[in-house]
Amino acid sequence: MRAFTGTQVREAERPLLAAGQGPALMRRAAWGLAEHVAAVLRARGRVSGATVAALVGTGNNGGDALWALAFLRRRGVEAVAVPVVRDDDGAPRWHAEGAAALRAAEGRVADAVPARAAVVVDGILGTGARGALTLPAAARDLPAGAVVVACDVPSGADADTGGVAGEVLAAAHTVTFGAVKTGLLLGAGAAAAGRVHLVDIGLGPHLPPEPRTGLHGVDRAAVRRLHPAPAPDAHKYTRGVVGLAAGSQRYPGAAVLAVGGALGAGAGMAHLAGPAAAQDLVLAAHPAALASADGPEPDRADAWVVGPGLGADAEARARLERVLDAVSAAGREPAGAPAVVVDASALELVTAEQLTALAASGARVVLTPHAGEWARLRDRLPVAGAKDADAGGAGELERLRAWAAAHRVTVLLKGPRTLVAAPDGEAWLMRDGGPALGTAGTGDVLAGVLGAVLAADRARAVRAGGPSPAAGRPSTAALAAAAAWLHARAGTGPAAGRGAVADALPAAVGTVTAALWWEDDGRE
Ligand SMILES: NC(=O)C1=CN([C@@H]2O[C@H](COP(=O)(O)OP(=O)(O)OC[C@H]3O[C@@H](n4cnc5c(N)ncnc54)[C@H](OP(=O)(O)O)[C@@H]3O)[C@@H](O)[C@H]2O)[C@@H](O)CC1
Ligand SMILES: Nc1ncnc2c1ncn2[C@@H]1O[C@H](COP(=O)(O)OP(=O)(O)O)[C@@H](O)[C@H]1O
Repeated sequence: MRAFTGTQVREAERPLLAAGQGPALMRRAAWGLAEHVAAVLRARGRVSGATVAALVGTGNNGGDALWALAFLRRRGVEAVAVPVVRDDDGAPRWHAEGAAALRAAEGRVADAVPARAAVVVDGILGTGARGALTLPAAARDLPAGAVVVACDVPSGADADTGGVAGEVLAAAHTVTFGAVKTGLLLGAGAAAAGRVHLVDIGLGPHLPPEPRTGLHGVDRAAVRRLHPAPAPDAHKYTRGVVGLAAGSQRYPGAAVLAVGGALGAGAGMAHLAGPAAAQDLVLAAHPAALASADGPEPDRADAWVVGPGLGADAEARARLERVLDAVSAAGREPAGAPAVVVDASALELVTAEQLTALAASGARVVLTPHAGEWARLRDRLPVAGAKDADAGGAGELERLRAWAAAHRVTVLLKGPRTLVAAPDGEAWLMRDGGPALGTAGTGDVLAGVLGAVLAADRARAVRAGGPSPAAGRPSTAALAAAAAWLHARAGTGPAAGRGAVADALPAAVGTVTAALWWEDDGRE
């Protein structure tokens, strides 16, 4: 799944409108909307005989709603159109053909939504909205039991950014046309949209193809491609070796969680580089792991994870430097640089110069901040254009893109939903998971999972003859999104029932990974 801004969808529509296909597009959209409304009615007991009201604005969004009412009328629904703008003479200001279709189908016009309405269609504003909306009176007093179904976009939400400048009409469902709009997935727009349903109106060939546009969604089928089962003749080195500079005398547990995440996601080998206390704990929890002061030999690591539980002292800084030096040095070898995950403490320590050196080494680099770490990163390593966007919407996505581009690294922003942005603008949204993951230590597991996914990719590439990010290799952002999905799925399974979710998470990651790899259950 890819989402596009409302602006991109309008661009895609342009040639079709110029070719006179506007009315056909509108009827396709309205048919899809009517189908979804009928499904809601059916779930509530009856279609024929039920009442559906639509709040109808002045533009094409209102036109869609009027046509949908006309289609529903033919299925025995009582269809009531409520114009939200009237001219001075009292005539509704709305889409003329849509209104004619409603009249022909014997729909009614009223000034308010009847109390018996089972569904209210929001056709006030769609992608043509400009600036703040003040909700019309008829939208304020809706019957308590009525289900609100938004036409294309919830009125008041920006289809590009998900921002809400004024008021918004919250919906239980949004039926959107041509492509999922980014504003339905981000920020306040996502909250107002409810469940999003896409109606294909034939825009596909006209939507922009480049990865830098739009927002990719990650699902099981994508993760299967991005993190495939090991080949039948795989061995520990061809499955990928993960080095982890994690844990400290003070925070040894983070090393256990990160190593567990790497093993759970199927690393051929996970090798801790850490102090004695962390080594002991890691080996006690994961006998399959390796643990030493320095971690894997420099030419052995396919990916490094640096940061979980590292702390903020001089020793932490030195450990970060050692990893980054090893990565940069490996970048000069034929096998190329291992990937690096910069997480937790390392996000507070890493410098702009170090990021530049990493980018120059050709390594895949992923930074994994949560919201607080992200705010501090932006303050510490500021970037023009990445500062003043509104948080929580696509503004946040643009800010992430600008920062990733300036520092030439991929950034995975953790939270209730995970956003990934690459330097070339490619972006992914991962919406699985839930609040069960919101306890200490789950991020450490994610860092390990990410290390394993990146290591497996590099090991496959080395085996195939060269690690350079050649054509055919997945993008770093896609791999990061795949890791976030594995982690989120693990956190919504039985592990979510545990109080200490992070402790149970590595094994749950293992279960999800095994199901992905070895169970051909047709759940594509
Ligand atoms: N193009 C196509 O063929 C297809 C389009 N499709 C559908 O069309 C929708 C886009 O339609 P659209 O471009 O007519 O804009 P739309 O969202 O109805 O609103 C514009 C009107 O609202 C008003 N208005 C604006 N801001 C406002 C505010 N803050 N507060 C109050 N009023 C405000 C503004 O009125 P004005 O102020 O200019 O008089 C303007 O007239 C799209 O979402 C999809 O549903 C589908 O059928 C597929 C085919
Ligand atoms: N409400 C939520 N819904 C979905 N995922 C969540 C939620 N809260 C936290 N997460 C996920 O849990 C992880 C928490 O990571 P982080 O904040 O780094 O924790 P820690 O540093 O304690 O390990 C992230 O992957 C984040 O996306």
